[in-house]
Amino acid sequence: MNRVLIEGITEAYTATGNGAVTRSDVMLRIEDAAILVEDDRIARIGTREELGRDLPADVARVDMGGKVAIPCFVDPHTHLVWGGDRSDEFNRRLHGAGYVEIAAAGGGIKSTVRQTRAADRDALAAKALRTLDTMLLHGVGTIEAKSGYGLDLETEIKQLDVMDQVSAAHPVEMVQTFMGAHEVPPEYAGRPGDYVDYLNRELLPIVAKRGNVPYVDIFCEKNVFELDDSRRHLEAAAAHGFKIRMHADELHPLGGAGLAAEMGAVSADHIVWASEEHMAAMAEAGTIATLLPGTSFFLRGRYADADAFKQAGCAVALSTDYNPGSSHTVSQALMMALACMNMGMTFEESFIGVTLNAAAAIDKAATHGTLEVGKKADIAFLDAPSVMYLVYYWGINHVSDVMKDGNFAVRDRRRIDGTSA
Ligand SMILES: N=CN[C@@H](CCC(=O)O)C(=O)O
Ligand SMILES: [Zn+2]
Repeated sequence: MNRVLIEGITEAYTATGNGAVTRSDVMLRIEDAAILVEDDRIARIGTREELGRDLPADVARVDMGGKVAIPCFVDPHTHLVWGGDRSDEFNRRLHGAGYVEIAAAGGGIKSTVRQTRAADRDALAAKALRTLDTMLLHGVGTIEAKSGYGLDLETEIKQLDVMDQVSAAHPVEMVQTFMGAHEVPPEYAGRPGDYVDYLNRELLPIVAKRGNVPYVDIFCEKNVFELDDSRRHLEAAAAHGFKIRMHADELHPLGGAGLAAEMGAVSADHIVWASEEHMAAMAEAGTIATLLPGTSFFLRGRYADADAFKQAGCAVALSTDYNPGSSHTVSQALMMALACMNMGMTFEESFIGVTLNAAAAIDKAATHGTLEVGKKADIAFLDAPSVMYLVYYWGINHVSDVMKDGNFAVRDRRRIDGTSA
């Protein structure tokens, strides 16, 4: 067994618990802390003095030299794999063009679909690996990643294959989602129902057979997949054993949040325009509200009403929505800052949103998202005077070291191969 005692931690800060929480009185702060790691798990956590007693003889020691320890961030909504970029389109938006207007003219998601179809597998993998490195350097240990820039059998499978490939080669842990229903492809222009038939008939059975894609997601939106088509696709997905997540009520109040509750979705995401009735239905169904403040920021749009979700009794998670068009960032610390300043969340609520509740939004709260005995040794270290600097000194990457599965994968802001403690 590999045993490492991590010392020199000015404070360890974490939520506590094994499932999504709707209140923020679950925080634990330990000053002058130490953490004993055994293989890939946290074996003990407490003050340096407490952990100094009765230590196993074979323990190695690592002195962090005065850092803050937090659980690695979990990012429960990313579009990891795509080709090209949309920096030109971004500049057009700065000159006044609208996101919906660009999409209607064949840009937006459709532009990334063209670039992803044209890209070869190795190029997509190399780009995704660079992104995973950037995520890790920003303290992210686990992500959800979606397909959805292929919209045909060949390219959707190519995206899932790339996820398999990079996941096997990189410490950031990944759960996969099939999102063939991210947009209506040009081949089915104006016929979303026919495309849903195609997905249900041809793609769902093939993706289900892969055995490592637990979720199906859909962009339930006006003029994309409206409620009836969404329900038909999600019911077919559920019949194949997939769990459900949704892009819902992002741009219009269509009622996607209500459908998410009806389907027992694990998570409904965006939900900027969700009604109070549907928030209550989500709370009743245990559907997590995954809010994406980076998308509101980048599209200069309305922010989701975090307080209303809280009043309704919904657990709230936060995510970057990393993608080339509507939120091109991997920083969960920045999502905390945006949520605190623009959505009225407290520091504690935002911290829970990017750790424990984010883990719950991908069914991993029992093992991820907190620094507690028995949980994964996924620890991010901040070179900062206190954990508050995550938001208080915003726009800065304070993460200097990252331990993933009990191995250091980042030391002094550099990626390392991960075997040394
Ligand atoms: N809303 C739909 N899908 C993405 C946007 C993807 C894109 O613009 O490429 C989202 O979650 O924001
Ligand atoms: Zn998204």
